[in-house]
Amino acid sequence: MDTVLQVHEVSKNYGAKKALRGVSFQLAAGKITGLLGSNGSGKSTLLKIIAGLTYPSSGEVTVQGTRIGPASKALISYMPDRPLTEPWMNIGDALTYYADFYADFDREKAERMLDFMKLKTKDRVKHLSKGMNERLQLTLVLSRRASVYLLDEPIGGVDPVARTAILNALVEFYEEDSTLLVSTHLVTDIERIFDDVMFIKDGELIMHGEVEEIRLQQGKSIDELFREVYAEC
Ligand SMILES: Nc1ncnc2c1ncn2[C@@H]1O[C@H](COP(=O)(O)OP(=O)(O)OP(=O)(O)O)[C@@H](O)[C@H]1O
Repeated sequence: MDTVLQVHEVSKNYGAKKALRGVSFQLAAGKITGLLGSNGSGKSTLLKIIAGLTYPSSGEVTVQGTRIGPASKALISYMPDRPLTEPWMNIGDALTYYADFYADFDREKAERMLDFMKLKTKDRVKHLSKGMNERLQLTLVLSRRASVYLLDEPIGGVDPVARTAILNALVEFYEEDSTLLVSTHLVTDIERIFDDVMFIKDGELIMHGEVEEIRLQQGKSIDELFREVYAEC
């Protein structure tokens, strides 16, 4: 397995709060991995550390052997749980803004994605529904040529129809030679797109494996397992 992303003994404290405790894992190219956990389990903190937006209190993260820092920014495309766009923009402006910011932005791919998701460049960002807005954010993030894509709750707060559209787009436009890490606590609909899953609970990684293997070993779906593990959360 050629490791693309390596997270080694990463901990993060916010004052007395231990948001992450000694998290270690490796991800290879060609897989979609689900980072699953209930609210407050540490998912966003972990993604922010990998994206270089916050420092770990201890431990180390590397992407293709490069430590997280200015040089790793070109290797990682990150979709935060808040929009990357401004309300005054139309979708065309959002694409231009992103293309100006990132030299690796593939406008042609972005336009194909917009088409697939029935978005028009003239549509105004402030008039988009939550589901449409998530589709736009996904378009921006997946249209960069990166090694690692990090998506923080890409289907948070959207209805089931929009969820399906977003997940279909993810599967359709995911580049096979990259690594995709998707955080969520909404396991029901999204389980089908994952090759691997990680369970994070109270800042600790408590399980990491192939979906098929976990299903066989545990004799239940990832969704059922998730409900069991987080029952008391
Ligand atoms: N900037 C911060 N200052 C203090 N505490 C924080 C900060 N960011 C996160 N935390 C705390 O760290 C813990 C992990 O938060 P995090 O946002 O990483 O969890 P999460 O799994 O992404 O949750 P959610 O699904 O609700 O977004 C929580 O207890 C949260 O309150």
